[in-house]
Amino acid sequence: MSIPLIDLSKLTHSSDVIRQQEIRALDKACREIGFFYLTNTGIPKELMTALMREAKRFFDQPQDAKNAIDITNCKNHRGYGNIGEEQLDEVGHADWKETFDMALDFPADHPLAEKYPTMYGPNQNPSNPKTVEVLQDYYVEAFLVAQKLLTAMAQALSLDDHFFTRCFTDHVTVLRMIHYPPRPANDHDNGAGAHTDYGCVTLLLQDQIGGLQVKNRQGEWVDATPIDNALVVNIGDLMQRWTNDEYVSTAHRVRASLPDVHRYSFPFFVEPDYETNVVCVPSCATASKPAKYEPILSGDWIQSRFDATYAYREKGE
Ligand SMILES: O=C(O)CCC(=O)C(=O)O
Ligand SMILES: [Fe+2]
Repeated sequence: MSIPLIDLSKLTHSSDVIRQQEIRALDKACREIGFFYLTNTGIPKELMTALMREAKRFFDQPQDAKNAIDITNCKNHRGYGNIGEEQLDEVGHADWKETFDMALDFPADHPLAEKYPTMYGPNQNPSNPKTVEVLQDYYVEAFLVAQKLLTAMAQALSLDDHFFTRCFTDHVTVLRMIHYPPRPANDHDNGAGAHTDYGCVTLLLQDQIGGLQVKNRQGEWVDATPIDNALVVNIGDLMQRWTNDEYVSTAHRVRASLPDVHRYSFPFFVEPDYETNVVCVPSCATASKPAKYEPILSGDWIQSRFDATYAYREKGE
């Protein structure tokens, strides 16, 4: 298996021939692999560089400064996650990584925050205003990419253009910064344990270190080698369910960094409004392959997956 390249500028091209051809390539990648590189995203290079710089600055702070916005301080899963707080691999070890999560900011007394306090609410921001500004700018740019991609996926699935994007009014899309520190010698090398992502699609910006691996159909781990300026995109479980398993959510993992090597990556987890009713998309059910899954609210699905991953939530804190 090799991970294909999809060109976002072609997915939105004014020439029907070029656009249709790229949409077919996208469709094939989503059905057969669930992973692809996305090139020509339109995200300014300087913004990617700035995000890398701010991530280093954030994670380099003293532990106390990071703990001040610890993810366990709030119900809605925002802020800093220390090493050991997340275990993606359900049978292995906790991940060697520290994280920071942000999403759309809703005041605590917003009706959605009151109804779904584990999903909506305020962010816990880093203290440096420049870091916050860069995170917000990147969030806006990455969301534009997500909207174009979801439109192309709707076209690939013979749906109306807005089929997916209309579900993103009060969406719970998360921008995460991850720092994989060098792992201790003689310890396990789970940077991020094997897992599938929960949501619709994930757009990943990674530095040049490498370590991300994707499981192919033969069960072998294939390196998703970094490509400069390209994002790595993968289908999540919600999109697999929505498409009646036509689009596949593929397992992946990150090998922990070697001594002295720090890796930084930035997944953007594209997740619709909590109350999106996820019902099999019409073009994915046929007489011989009827809808396999019951309708479910997007937020209920994502919540159930979170609960399995974060120990502190299972304890009901
Ligand atoms: O850091 C990476 O390259 C991937 C991280 C990942 O798969 C995740 O956070 O879901
Ligand atoms: Fe992932």
